[in-house]
Amino acid sequence: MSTDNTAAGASLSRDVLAHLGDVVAQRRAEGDPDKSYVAKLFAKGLDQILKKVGEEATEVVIAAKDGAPDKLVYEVADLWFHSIVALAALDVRPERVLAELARREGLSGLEEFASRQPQERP
Ligand SMILES: N=c1c2ncn([C@@H]3O[C@H](COP(=O)(O)OP(=O)(O)OP(=O)(O)O)[C@@H](O)[C@H]3O)c2ncn1[C@@H]1O[C@H](COP(=O)(O)O)[C@@H](O)[C@H]1O
Repeated sequence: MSTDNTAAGASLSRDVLAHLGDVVAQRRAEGDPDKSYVAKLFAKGLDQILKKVGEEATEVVIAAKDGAPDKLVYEVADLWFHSIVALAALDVRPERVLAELARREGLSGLEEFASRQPQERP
């Protein structure tokens, strides 16, 4: 991919995420649970939102184990979407996750793990 395409892709990702973040925040603030899936999820509460995140994560695993790329993309989209709803429940914008990934760019996961204090390691 050229530098231009990479930049355009990054900008598209930011736009899509930011727009979805706006829509989810709007539904949380004033959505009608009878007309909006997101408002309905918020009306059910945090435990139900987190249950959906867990279910979608399981579906991602199943799609990958089945070797089904199209299904995997679909399920990852469901997981990302429900994760964005979980972030919103704690007043966190999805752009913060992008910023965290950007911060990690070029930082080897192995080096980062080695630099953590033992008590910070999972
Ligand atoms: N990206 C999504 C999105 N991805 C998945 N889903 C919904 O998430 C649900 C996935 O749950 P399941 O597959 O488990 O289906 P289900 O059995 O109906 O769900 P449950 O009854 O078990 O909760 C489905 O109802 C999907 O339609 C989404 N719903 C909404 N969005 C975005 O959120 C925006 C606002 O949506 P509304 O609040 O519905 O207007 C939309 O414009 C989209 O941009």
